[in-house]
Amino acid sequence: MPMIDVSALRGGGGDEKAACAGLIGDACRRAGFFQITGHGVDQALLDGVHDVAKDFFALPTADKMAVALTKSPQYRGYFPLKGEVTDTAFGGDPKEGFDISLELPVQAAGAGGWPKLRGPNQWPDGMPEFRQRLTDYHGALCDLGRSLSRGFALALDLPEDFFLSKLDAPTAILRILHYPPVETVADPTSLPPHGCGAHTDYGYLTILAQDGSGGLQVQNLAGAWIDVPPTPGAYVCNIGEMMARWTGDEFRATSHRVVRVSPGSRYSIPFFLHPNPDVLIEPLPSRGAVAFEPTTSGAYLLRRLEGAYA
Ligand SMILES: O=C(O)CCC(=O)C(=O)O
Ligand SMILES: [Fe+2]
Repeated sequence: MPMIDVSALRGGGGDEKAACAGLIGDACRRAGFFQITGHGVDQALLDGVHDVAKDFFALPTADKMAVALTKSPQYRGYFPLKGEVTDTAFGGDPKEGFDISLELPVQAAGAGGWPKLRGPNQWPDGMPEFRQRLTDYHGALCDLGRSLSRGFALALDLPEDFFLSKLDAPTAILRILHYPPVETVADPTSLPPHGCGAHTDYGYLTILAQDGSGGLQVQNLAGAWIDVPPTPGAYVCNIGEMMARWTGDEFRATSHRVVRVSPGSRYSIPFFLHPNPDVLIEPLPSRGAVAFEPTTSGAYLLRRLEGAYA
């Protein structure tokens, strides 16, 4: 998996940006996955999110269920062990998670208001640092997503800012995940054999921070599962289904999974970026091949979210 220094996309000259975009384009066409350094996100900010994530998942179940995702019309909050199904051949995954997104106001009610995507987050009581750190990190990752979008645009022969206007009111979901050691789970025989089942992500771009545990695997073109070893300070980036549709499958949404790792807990922090809900995912102007029925970002995402939670 290529390791790409993306600092040029955050303020480099034209040639440096073009070279970086070329590497990103190659990676998106081949593996649909790449790792990045030079991303500009402060390591202390990420470490701070890891710390409060551990605090949150250590809360009693009742406290976590007080902010259950199933109470939120916008899929925000906590989902418990086996709460999310990634591979429908199995039941829910042996992981728990917590999601936030941008707190954009629901515009005029009805069509175009996206009441199932826009609205407030849920926050656990008495954890102001948790809220602050996740919010700050979420902002930093939105910025990074916009920087990487310059690379995507250049790699697709589009104006550098092509995607930016499509990402100014995005559905930008920050998730913290905890994979507990299976030995600590009641009735481990009821669990699927993986940590996170084989799946493709729904959106445009995913930016993942994994801890040092390992376990992430990506499927190559021959069908083999390839380990993505954790690299301190680097993020794993991957293309989701919407970007694959947008590019007529030129950029690949690649299947990936997490195998169980023991002993100990595994934590990871994915950030899922989806264009503004109204943005039409149709063949890109520089490409033009009609490979998929056009759909809006919001409609596509809602269709996928509706099937995700047990
Ligand atoms: O936990 C991980 O490392 C990956 C999780 C993942 O692929 C996802 O949540 O979409
Ligand atoms: Fe994923």
